[in-house]
Amino acid sequence: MDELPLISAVELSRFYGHFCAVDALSFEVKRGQVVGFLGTNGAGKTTTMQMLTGNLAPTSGQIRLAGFDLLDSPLAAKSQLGYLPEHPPLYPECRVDEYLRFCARLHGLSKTETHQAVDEVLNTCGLTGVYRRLIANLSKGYQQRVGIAQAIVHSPSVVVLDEPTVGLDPVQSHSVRELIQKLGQQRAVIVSTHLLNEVQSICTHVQILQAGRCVLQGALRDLLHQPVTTLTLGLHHAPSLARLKILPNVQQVESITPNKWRLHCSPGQLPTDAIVQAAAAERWGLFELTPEYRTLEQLFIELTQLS
Ligand SMILES: Nc1ncnc2c1ncn2[C@@H]1O[C@H](COP(=O)(O)OP(=O)(O)OP(=O)(O)O)[C@@H](O)[C@H]1O
Repeated sequence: MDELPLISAVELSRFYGHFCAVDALSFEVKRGQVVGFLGTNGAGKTTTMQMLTGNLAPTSGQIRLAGFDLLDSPLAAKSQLGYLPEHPPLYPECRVDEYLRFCARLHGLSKTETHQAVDEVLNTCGLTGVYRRLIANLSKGYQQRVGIAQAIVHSPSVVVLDEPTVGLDPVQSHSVRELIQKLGQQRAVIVSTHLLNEVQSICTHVQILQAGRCVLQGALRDLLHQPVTTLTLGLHHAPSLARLKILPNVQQVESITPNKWRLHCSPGQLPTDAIVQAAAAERWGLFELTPEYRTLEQLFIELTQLS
């Protein structure tokens, strides 16, 4: 049976005065999905995340977290929510375990539950080696892990992370991304970021906002693996351009380097067999024949420049 969404936003809008920052946005996130929130500056990502986390009232629309309406049942809805703001609310003078115990108690966990929850979260977030350190003395990467740990110490089913890898070095970013992927296995996760490669490496789904509206949403797998119409061809002993142009279903030939071409083909009819046969028969020295999938960057630029 199809599981109910853990995050559901219906016709969500937010006006600042007469200016519409978020315009009738609807989407759902299910358990096991990590959704990358993308958009150019001012697209409405922060406004949407603030509404989802109960920090900003929508002008209209409905938000449900794990089935609880955020407006009608705010306590029940928020008990299901973990939030890492762009600037994590850390107390630098606290030790890691003290701070996490404090956060767990704020979420209403009993002393016994707190003890177990902190142990678990230290383990999940790779903090067992630093649990007695002062937060102020941790590296930025470890501080970010503590920020994620405070967001999940009460075992929420929904996690919202605002630019979680900003300011981290590549090694720290990598380990925080691995952690987010792990979180996504059991929860519904939304990650806002400007890093498209980050979305490609950790997200299952993407949502692109432009001027407050959603211009694209869906599973990354489906969006990036649509029927391919372009082939990259590498030949050591290339024939004439005219010969390449008369390959079946080839509409246009573009030169990339002296030995490489991009063949634009009719949709759904890639002439790979014909190329391999011709290359063998006419000794073209074929060294590359690759279908070109669209990258998220191409898709993002197409969509955000169109609107
Ligand atoms: N408090 C406010 N008062 C008036 N306008 C606002 C307010 N907050 C945001 N805006 C406007 O709403 C629009 C959306 O802003 P928002 O911060 O949600 O975008 P964003 O996608 O998060 O951008 P960025 O990537 O730059 O953080 C912008 O045009 C912004 O100037």
